[in-house]
Amino acid sequence: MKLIRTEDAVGQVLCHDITQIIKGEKKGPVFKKGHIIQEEDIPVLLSVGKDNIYIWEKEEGILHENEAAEILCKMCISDHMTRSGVSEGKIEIRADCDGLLKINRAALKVVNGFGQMMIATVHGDFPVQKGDKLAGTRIIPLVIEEEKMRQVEKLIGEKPILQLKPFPGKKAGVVTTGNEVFYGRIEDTFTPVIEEKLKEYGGEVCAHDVLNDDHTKITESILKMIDDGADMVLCTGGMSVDPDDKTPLAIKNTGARIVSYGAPVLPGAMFLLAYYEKDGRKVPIMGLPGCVMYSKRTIFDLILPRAMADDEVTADELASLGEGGLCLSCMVCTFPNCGFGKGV
Ligand SMILES: Nc1nc2c(c(=O)[nH]1)N[C@H]1C(S)=C(S)[C@@H](COP(=O)(O)OP(=O)(O)OC[C@H]3O[C@@H](n4cnc5c(N)ncnc54)[C@H](O)[C@@H]3O)O[C@H]1N2
Ligand code: MOO
Repeated sequence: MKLIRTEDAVGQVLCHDITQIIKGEKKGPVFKKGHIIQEEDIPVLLSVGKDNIYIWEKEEGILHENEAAEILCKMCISDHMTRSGVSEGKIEIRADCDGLLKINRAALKVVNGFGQMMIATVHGDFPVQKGDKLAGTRIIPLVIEEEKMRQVEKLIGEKPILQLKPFPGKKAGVVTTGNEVFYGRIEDTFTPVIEEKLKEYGGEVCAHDVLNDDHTKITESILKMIDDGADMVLCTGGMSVDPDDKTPLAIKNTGARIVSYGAPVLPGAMFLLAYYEKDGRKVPIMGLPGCVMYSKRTIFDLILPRAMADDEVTADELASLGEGGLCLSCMVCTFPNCGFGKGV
């Protein structure tokens, strides 16, 4: 790469895109990398403020920003994703299908902490839709030593920074508890909410029991649904502190491993997550507090997409939800494009 006066540049090869911004009209490359500069280009280049210009001189061991962007893109991309072409040293990656986005956060931090290069992504552990933008990547200087890129590649290892887990269409058993529903004193308005939320991720209800506050029956019902092939079991009612609230006990008595009863999320404090493990299956069982029926977005909206993509949730991850765990109940809900559930 060599710096020369623009007026002397006719016949030379541009080594990067030249961006033109005209307020309210356009922003984009007026000349592309690799363009051979013509006589008539000179006034245009001067009009975008380029009195001097870099022209391309390939040097051994030095990568142009476009070549370095290719390496960064390769570190990120995996199945079910499409990349853009490289423009002004940047490559964007989009989702090819609906799914749960996972981010290899340690690797992402290594790249971004290395210096002279960057990868920005949307938030991991959230659902994305086909066509959504997932990440953008570029180096900061115009050229970089190839050795640096290889060093970073080595540091992060083989696992790609982005992973998209498609939603295979799970079947959920629903156990509705509470004497008021069982004896027909009130209509069950909780199950339709669950059905709607499952549909967001291609899932459906495969079994539904309505039971009174008898914990042994609740335990039996959960176990039968799992035996019959439910991919997860969702229990409602009886999740808090009343004497008739037996659902946490009933879930515990299935023998499932309780990840947590309680979550640092509002709405959703009384949430319970457990995994029933048998014959190589790991079936999530959730106790959903009343707020899931009432509030637009709750802990359930943070955990359900993960269960729908077979992505196990740990106690540590639940405990980390506190920062960002407070839903502000905005007049116009923009979830997931807000701070709710973005704890780290
Ligand atoms: N003293 C305290 N009270 C409450 C606490 C607490 O910590 N201390 N926690 C509150 C929070 S947070 C929530 S959330 C709710 C949790 O309630 P539950 O999940 O135990 O729900 P229930 O008590 O069984 O019912 C609450 C409410 O919802 C109606 N309900 C329940 N299921 C259905 C259904 N399938 N269809 C229609 N309506 C349903 C039920 O009739 C009650 O009105 O507890 C707070 N209280
Ligand atoms: O568990 Mo309540 O779930 O916070 O509204």
